[in-house]
Amino acid sequence: MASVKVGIIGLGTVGRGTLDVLRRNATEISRRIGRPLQVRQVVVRNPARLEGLDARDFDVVQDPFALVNDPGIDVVVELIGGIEPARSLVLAALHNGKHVVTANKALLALHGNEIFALAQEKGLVVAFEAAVAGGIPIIKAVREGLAGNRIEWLAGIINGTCNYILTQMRSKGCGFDTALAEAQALGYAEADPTFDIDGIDSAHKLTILGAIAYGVPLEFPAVHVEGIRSLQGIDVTYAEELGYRIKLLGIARRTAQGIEMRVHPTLVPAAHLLANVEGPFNAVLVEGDAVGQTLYHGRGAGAEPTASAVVADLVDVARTLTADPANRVPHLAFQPGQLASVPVLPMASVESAYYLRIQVLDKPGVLAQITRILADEEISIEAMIQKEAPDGAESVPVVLLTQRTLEGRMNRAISALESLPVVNHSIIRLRVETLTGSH
Ligand SMILES: NC(=O)c1ccc[n+]([C@@H]2O[C@H](COP(=O)([O-])OP(=O)(O)OC[C@H]3O[C@@H](n4cnc5c(N)ncnc54)[C@H](O)[C@@H]3O)[C@@H](O)[C@H]2O)c1
Ligand SMILES: N[C@@H](CCO)C(=O)O
Ligand code: NA
Repeated sequence: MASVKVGIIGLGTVGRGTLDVLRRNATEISRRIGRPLQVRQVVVRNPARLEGLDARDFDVVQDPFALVNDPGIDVVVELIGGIEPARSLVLAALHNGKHVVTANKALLALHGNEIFALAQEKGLVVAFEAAVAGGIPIIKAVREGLAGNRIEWLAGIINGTCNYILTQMRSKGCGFDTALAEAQALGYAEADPTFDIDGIDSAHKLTILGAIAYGVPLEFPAVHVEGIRSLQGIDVTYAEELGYRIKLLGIARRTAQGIEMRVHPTLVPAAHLLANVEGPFNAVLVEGDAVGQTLYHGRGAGAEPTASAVVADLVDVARTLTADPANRVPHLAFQPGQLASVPVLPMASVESAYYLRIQVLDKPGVLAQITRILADEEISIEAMIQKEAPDGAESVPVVLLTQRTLEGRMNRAISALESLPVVNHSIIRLRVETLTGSH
C-alpha cells in the first residue's frame, strides 16, 4: 500500500523530536498503521537546526506555504507555534484537503472554533494530542476513554515549566530566575516564557480540556488566569508548615450554575498524588460520575515526550484516512451540532478554601479585628499560625486557612481587612483545594 506522505513545518524542539521518534520506531509504526509513514518535506527556517541530522530521506524546504499547497503531501504537521503564520498555514492546509497535526495549544485555544469548523466542513482531521500535557494521552482519555461519563471536574498540573520552577523553589530553595533558565535550557519553556509563568499556557490547555469535558466551544477569554510570577518563597514555606504544597493548577468544574474554568497557584494537601508530581511532569486528575477519579501522569514537555503525542496523532490520522468523515471521533468530543452554551462562571461565584497571609502591626486586639471581619462574611477559620516578627521588622505575618466560601465573600473580606490601620501590606491570597470527592 502507498505510504502516507507527511510534511513537517518547524524543526525546533518538538520538530526534531518528532523526526527522531519517527525514524527510530518506523517499523513499529508501519506495523501499527499497515503502511509506512513517509516524511517527504521539512520546512526549516534556521539551517543551524539541521546540524547532526541525517536529512537525506526528505526535502529540506524554506516556504511553508508551498508545503501546504503541495499535492504530494497528505498530512501537515505544524510545529512552529504562535498564532501567525500558523493559523493561515493550518487553514490553507485544510482548504487544500490535508489533515493536520499540531502541538499548538495557543492557536487552538484562540482559533480552534474556526479551525475545527473548517476541518468538519472539509471532512478532515485536526489532531492535537501534543497540545495538552505533552506525551500524556489526555485528549484521547477524556474524549474516548471517559465518553460514558458525565465529567464532574478535572484538575491538572499542565505546565511543565511552572512545575519545574515550583519544585526547584521548594526542594532546593532555588531562585525563580535560575529555575526558569534551567527549564528553558531543557526545552520545556515556550518561545515566550511569560506564557508559562503567567499561567497563559496552562489556560490555553485548560480551554481545550474544558471544551472536550463539557461539550462547549473553546472560550479562552473566559478562563481566570493567575501565574506564579509573584509567588513568594515564604508562602511556599508556610504552606509546607500547614501540610500543603503549592502547584499551578488548571481546574474545570461543573456546578449547578455553570462551569468554573480557572488557573492559579493552589495549595494541595502534601500527601495528595498531585502534590507529589514534581519537576517537568504533568498530571491531570479527572472525576467522572461513573468511573470516579482517574489520574494521568507523565512528561508534559520536552522533545521526545511531546513527539510521542505528535506521532500517535499521525498514526491516528493515517488509520482513518479512508474512514467516513461522519464516523470519526469528533474534534471536541461532542458532535459539532451538539455543543452546549453553558456560562463560564465569574470568579466571584466560585467556591474555594483560602490561604491568607496578612502582615499586621504587632499590637493587642489585632486577631480579634481580623476574625470579626471574616465572621461578618460567614467565613470560618480552619487553621492559623502567627509568626514572631523578624528583628527590626515593622509587621508580623498572620497566616490563615479558611473553610470553603464564595470568592465574592472573600474579596469583600480582603478589602475590609486591607482597610484596617493595623494591616500595612496587601494581603496574599491563595486558593486551597483538597481534590477529593465533589471538590
Ligand atoms: N517544547 C515542548 O515541550 C512543547 C510541548 C508541547 C507543545 N509544544 C508546542 O509545540 C510547538 C513547537 O514548540 P517547540 O518547543 O518545538 O518550539 P521551538 O521554538 O523549539 O521550535 C519552533 C521552530 O519553528 C521554527 N519556525 C518558526 N516560524 C517558522 C516559520 N514561519 N517557518 C518555518 N519555521 C519556523 C523556528 O525557527 C523553530 O526552530 C509550539 O506550539 C509549542 O507550544 C511544545
Ligand atoms: N511550555 C510548555 C510546553 C508543553 O506544552 C510547558 O512548560 O509545559
Ligand atoms: Na497529550
